[in-house]
Amino acid sequence: MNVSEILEGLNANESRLLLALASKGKPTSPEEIFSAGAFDQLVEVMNAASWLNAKGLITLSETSYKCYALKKPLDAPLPERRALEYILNNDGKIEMADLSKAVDSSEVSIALGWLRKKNLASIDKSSGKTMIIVTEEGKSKTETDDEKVLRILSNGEAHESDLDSKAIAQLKSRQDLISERIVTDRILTLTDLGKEVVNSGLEVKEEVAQLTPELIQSGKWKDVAIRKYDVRTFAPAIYPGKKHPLSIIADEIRTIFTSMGFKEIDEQYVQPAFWNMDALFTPQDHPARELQDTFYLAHPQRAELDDPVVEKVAAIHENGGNTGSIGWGTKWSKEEAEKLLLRTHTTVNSIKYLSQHTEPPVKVFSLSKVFRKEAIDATHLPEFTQIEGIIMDEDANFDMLCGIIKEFYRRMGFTDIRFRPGYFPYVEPSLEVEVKFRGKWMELGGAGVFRPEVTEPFGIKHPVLAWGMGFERLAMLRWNLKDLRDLYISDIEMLRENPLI
Ligand SMILES: N[C@@H](Cc1ccccc1)C(=O)O
Repeated sequence: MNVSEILEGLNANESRLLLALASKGKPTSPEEIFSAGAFDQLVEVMNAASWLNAKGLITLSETSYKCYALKKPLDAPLPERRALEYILNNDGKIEMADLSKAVDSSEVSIALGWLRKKNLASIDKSSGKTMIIVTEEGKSKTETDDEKVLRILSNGEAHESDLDSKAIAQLKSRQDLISERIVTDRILTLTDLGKEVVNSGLEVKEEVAQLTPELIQSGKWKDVAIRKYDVRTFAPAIYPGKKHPLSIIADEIRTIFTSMGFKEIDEQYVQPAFWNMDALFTPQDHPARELQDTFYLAHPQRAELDDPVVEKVAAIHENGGNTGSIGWGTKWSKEEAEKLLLRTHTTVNSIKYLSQHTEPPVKVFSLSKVFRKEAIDATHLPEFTQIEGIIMDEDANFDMLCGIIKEFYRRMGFTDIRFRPGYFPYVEPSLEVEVKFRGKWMELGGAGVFRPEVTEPFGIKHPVLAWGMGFERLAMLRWNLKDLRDLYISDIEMLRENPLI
C-alpha cells in the first residue's frame, strides 16, 4: 500500500491519534493522549491505536508490573511479633503452653510456625518441658522484611520494585494479608511510515457514527463520511446492574410453581417449637430438637400457646387421639412446645397454612430461609433455603407426588431423578429425592404424604402431599460449583462474568 492509499483508509479517530502523537513529538501513553482532549473516551484512543499498530503506523508497546496493597488495614502486629514481644518480656523464654496468653488461640500455631520459619525463636525440649526460646536474631530484629513490606503498604499501594520479593512471596502465602494487581503501561510511538503519513497532508475527516432521521430526511447522508461498522473494534466491558445468580434461579422456581397453579406463602423465621415440630408429629425427644441442632431464642424464650388445637396435638403425641395410632406414648410437655426457635424447615409454613385451609383444593409453595446449627463446610450452611410445597386434593395420591417432583426437576433441567425410602416423622410413605449429576446421586430433599397424626387435629379429611428440597444444592448443580459457600461470597468477578440470563 502506498501512502495515499493508507491516507484514504484512515478513519477520523486514527487520523486524530496520528496527529496527536506527531504534535507530542515523542512516545506517549494513551492516557496522556486522552487527557489532551481530542477524544471522548479512552477506549477510542486504544481502539485507534490498535488499528494503527496493525497498519504499521505506530508501535504499541506494553510493560506489565505488579502492585501490592493491604487487603485491609492491620489492626495489630503479626501474631509472631506479638508472641515475640511477649516472650521477650518474659526473659526470652516461655513454656509452649503459655503461647496462648500472647495470641488468640486460633493464632497459636501460626505464630509458632512463623517464629521458627523466620528464625526468631526455637523450640527446646532439653529441660523435659517444651520451651520456646528467642534466638539472637529474635532479640535484635525489630522489623523483619515482611513487616517492612507491611509498613510500606500501610501507606497505600506500592510498586513491586519498591518491595522485597521474598517477603512478598511469604506474605502472599498467608491468608488475607496482601493483594496483588497487575498493571499494564502502554506507550505509543510513531513509526517512520506513520511519520510519512502525517507529513503527507493528513487531516481529520469528520465522520458520522450514527445515522439520524434528520440526516436521512434532509438528504445530507449523501455528503457525509459515515464511519465503517467493524465488529472487531474494542468495546469497553459494561457491567450493568443485574440479578444475582441465586435470584435468577429463585425466579425460575417461582415461575415453575406458579405456572403449575401453586400460590406462594411464607411465615416468620421465629416459630414456637409447636408449629415447627409438635404439629408435625415430631416427638419431643427427637434428636433434631436438641440444642446442638436447633437455634432456640434466648429473649424471649417462650410464646404462650392458646390455640385449641394444642390439646388435640398433645393427645395425639401421648396416645394417638382418635387417629387409630398409639402416638409416641410419652408425656407431652406444653413448655417444650412453647419454646421459640428459628424455623428449621419450611414445612412449618405448610402446616400453618393447612391449619387455616382445611378444605381442598390447596396448592401452595414456599421458597424461603431456614436455620440449623450446622458447621459451615462445602455442602452445609447454618442458614439455607428450602423449596417447599403441599397439595391437598380429594384425588391426591403418591403417584401424583412423585409426578409433581419429577416435573419440577425436569423443568429445572434435571431428568435423572430417583426416590428412595426415607424417614420424616410427619409423612408416610416417606421419601428421599435424589438427582443424578455427573454420574453421582445427590440427595436434594424429602417428601411424602402427611400422616393422620398430622392432619387429624385440624379436621383435614383429604390426602396432603408434601415436599421440602434444597435450593442451594440445586444452584450448585446448575452452576457446577463444588462449594456451597461460593454462592454467598459476593465475588464481584464471578457476578460480572455471570450471564444476564
Ligand atoms: N422438612 C424436611 C423435608 C420434607 C418436607 C415435607 C415432607 C417430607 C420431608 C427437611 O427439612 O428435610
